[in-house]
Amino acid sequence: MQAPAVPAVQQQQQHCPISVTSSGSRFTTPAVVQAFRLSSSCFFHSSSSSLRILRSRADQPLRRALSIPHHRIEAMASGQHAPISESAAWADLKQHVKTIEGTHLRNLMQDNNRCEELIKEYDGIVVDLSRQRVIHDTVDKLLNLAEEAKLKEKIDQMFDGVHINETENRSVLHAALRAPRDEVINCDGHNVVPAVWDVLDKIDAFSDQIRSGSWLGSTGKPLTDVVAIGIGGSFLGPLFVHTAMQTEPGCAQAAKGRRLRFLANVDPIDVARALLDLNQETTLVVIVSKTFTTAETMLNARTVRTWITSALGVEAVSKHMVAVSTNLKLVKEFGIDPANAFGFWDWVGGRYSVCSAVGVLPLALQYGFSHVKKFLQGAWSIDDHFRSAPLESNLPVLLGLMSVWNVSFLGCPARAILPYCQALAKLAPHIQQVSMESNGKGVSLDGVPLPFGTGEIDFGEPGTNGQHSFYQLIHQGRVIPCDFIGIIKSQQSVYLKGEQVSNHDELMCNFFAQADALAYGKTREELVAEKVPEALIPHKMFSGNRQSLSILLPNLTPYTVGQLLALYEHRVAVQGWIWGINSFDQWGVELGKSLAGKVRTQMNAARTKTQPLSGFNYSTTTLLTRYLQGKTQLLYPDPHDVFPSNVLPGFEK
Ligand SMILES: O=P(O)(O)OC[C@H]1O[C@H](O)[C@H](O)[C@@H](O)[C@@H]1O
Repeated sequence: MQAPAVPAVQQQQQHCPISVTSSGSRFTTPAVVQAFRLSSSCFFHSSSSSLRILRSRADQPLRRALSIPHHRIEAMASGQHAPISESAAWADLKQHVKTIEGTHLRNLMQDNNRCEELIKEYDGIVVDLSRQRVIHDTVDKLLNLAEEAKLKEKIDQMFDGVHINETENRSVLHAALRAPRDEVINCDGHNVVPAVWDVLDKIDAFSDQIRSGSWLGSTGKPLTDVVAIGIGGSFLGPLFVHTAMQTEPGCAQAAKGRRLRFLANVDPIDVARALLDLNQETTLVVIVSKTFTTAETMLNARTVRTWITSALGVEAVSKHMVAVSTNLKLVKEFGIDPANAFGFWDWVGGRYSVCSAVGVLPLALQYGFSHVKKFLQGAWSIDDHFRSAPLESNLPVLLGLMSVWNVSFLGCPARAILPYCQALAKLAPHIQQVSMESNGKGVSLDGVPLPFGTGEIDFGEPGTNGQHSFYQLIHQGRVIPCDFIGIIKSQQSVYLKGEQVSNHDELMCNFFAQADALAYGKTREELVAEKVPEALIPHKMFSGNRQSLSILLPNLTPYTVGQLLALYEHRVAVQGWIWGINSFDQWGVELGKSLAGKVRTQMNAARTKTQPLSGFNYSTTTLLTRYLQGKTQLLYPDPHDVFPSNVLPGFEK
């Protein structure tokens, strides 16, 4: 690692003749210099007398000369942190972009030492960063930025249970959900690990009862099907892991004869889809909601409760419905016996909750607890690495820094997540929430608008499907940094006699080819040598120099799925810490929810009392009116509950 760069303020100080610029000021130069020094760290202290000096009007010429804008002085006075973009490390990276713009991956890839340095490995996972647009210096400079952002301290604070989710005054301890029994992780002075294991033990016992048939439905039948009702973080993570485990031979064997469905959308079509072919007598419903107030989940929960009780009676709820929540009071009010509730804690963010009962319960019901335990162990392997490995060999840290480099310096706000594995089909949708809900913020931790954009636009599909869809844009259109994820040993093997390679090898040929196609591109000279007609040459050229990274996993088991999950979770946190934002709140989802509430009130009034709409703009009024006039809508109040099976074609009994 290089020596840390000289902070910008000190550089300025060296070039700035303080005694001259402060002439006319009645304040002493050392005090001003001290204030200036303070501004080289991220922290500004209102108690500093030098700040008082700088805030006074008398020193305006000095402020100008030292390039400290008035709003920064005011921010310093109110104890706010300077945005990272004002640091010397950031400026140094901005400057460094010019150097990188003079390079091409085609050439960088020829430097074997560089490539070797950029291929990292931990606990069976290989992360190849050699196709990032970086050289040795870039990594050093990014590590300087990490130091400037106090990244190591932030990681420690997270594991120490500090309330780093400041706007909600909460710790961020999803790592504790996968900690071994003997680990000590404190939150507000208490070790939370024993409580985590109490719930895990309860899930172990309960899932075993259901799977073994010692817990039966209200009519004495075994419960072979599970419908997990939840949305957002109470859905995407469990769906991702379920999809990844479904085809793993050991898990598939363990799940024989069982079905796990998810019901997320409040769309009645999703209700119909989730309940298709299910029989109330053999169905267990798991309501998953951290808050137990989410409108969509609660309406779906009431819908499915009615589906159960209309067939089996109200008493059946105790045998057929259980809940996962932090809000056990509301669970009870809903009519679920607290004994059948599985808790978790406010220090688990919704999008980070798959390792709590949110994911563990449905997955243990489907696959048995022993498989899910391995998933937790895999995640913990990365947690432990993340908290203890030096930053320069810390996989989530390096991944996060590469993303910051791409987003904030190379101007690439999107990222494609491209697993060459169908079992990882739900990775991108899950990471979309983890990343975009965490880092799509406009203000710093202090609430100050940021002078740069944060977050990434995440999307993705498994390869090779994506190749036949959106890769055109990635190769010749916009520059989208790609994450290629490959598996060495597939969950399934097919090899047909006479074929050149096995089916999985065929898939992986594409994994290896795509990364190089993006990096190298294709030149005019190559096309001329291939005798491509002149008119077609511009169309067939590939600029190359398009960055990607490759993650190679030894196999796709519950353990490596856990590793992959934690790798992305921590990577996202690293990005947020560098940008200086709160990656653990999500206020941006509130406005739409409350406006939907207003529409709901008027929708009801219009439907039941034919009251006219009021208070909406022209556009909304027009569309709402058109919607309300639609002939296909149900009229209500309806004398009885209506189920999808009665209204949707194809679901009639
Ligand atoms: O688990 P719940 O409390 O029902 O919340 C479900 C989801 O809803 C919210 O809108 C949040 O944006 C998500 O982070 C959360 O995962």
